Amino acid sequence: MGKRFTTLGRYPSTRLRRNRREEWSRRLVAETRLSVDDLIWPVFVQEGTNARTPVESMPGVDRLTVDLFVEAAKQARDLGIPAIAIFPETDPAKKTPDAREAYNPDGLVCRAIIAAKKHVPGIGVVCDVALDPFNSDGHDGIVRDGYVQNDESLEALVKQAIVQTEAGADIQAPSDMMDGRIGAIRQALDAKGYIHAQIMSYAAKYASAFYNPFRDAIGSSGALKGDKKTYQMDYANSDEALREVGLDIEEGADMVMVKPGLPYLDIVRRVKDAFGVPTYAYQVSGEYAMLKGAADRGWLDWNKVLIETLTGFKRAGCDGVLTYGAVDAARLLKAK
Ligand SMILES: NCC(=O)CCC(=O)O
Ligand SMILES: [Mg+2]
Repeated sequence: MGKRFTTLGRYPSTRLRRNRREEWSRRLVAETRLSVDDLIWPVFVQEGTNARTPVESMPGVDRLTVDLFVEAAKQARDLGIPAIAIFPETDPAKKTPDAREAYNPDGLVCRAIIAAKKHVPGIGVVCDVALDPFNSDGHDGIVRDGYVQNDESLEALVKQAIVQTEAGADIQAPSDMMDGRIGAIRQALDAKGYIHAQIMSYAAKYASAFYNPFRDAIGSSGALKGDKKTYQMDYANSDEALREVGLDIEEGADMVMVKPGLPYLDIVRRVKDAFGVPTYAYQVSGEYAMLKGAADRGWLDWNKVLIETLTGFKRAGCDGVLTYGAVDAARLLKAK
């Protein structure tokens, strides 16, 4: 961005194919490097022991009981993946309008955090802060009078961030898009002395049709009434993303995220250029499904499109990517 091309050169003295001719030369001029250090692996958890349930719309992805989640975390750590992100499937009987299961210190998420921290020290644990897995309305906030209430939702989100921090989670990642939640969570964490708790804000999260497989994975698609357009962003907007990100940084976010990923790389680039803070993108469930589903039919080469898309995120300005392909990518990068 902002580079001025004053010496473009001219054919035939200038031939851009010279630098591309040999593999060693292509390596020498490569601008972007993807590394295992750039990966965050989102993992789905479920109740029970020693069981995994395939997520039908995400071929190759399973929901795991906490004991198997610990094994997965070990595998991620051994591959050098810096962090995992936990997403729970909640028993429908525990879903209520006030989403109180979100801040149950004995709930599935807290048990997964405690187990990971005990058995897999050294891997970062990221936790979602949002009410949709726990809410009988399937919304990220509390619904009253047919509307997702902002300030009322903040109270529940703050409680959720606190119990997850107390269980040992390193990074709170609010994905709810309520106004003011980063400030409310930061204040509450500080007031309790959790000054080292990191916040990765889903700052520019768009109301997207690419989330459907995720809702199958956590079992919230049946519950969801309506859509999320009154709190998630309109995909027509880009300046608004900068306002969202700027506010979250001022309210105390340590890292910011753009979501979904591939159709929003222009937003990543603008955010990185405007703020220069640690910036992430989420290669979401629908993006995974679209690539993996095509690869499973033999229409795409999974390994190649995975590395190409992740490198594209980095080229656009990401410091890291949340991807369901993290383990595959880590293996491929290791083998290189
Ligand atoms: N709060 C986390 C998500 O909504 C994930 C979406 C996806 O992977 O589709
Ligand atoms: Mg916001």
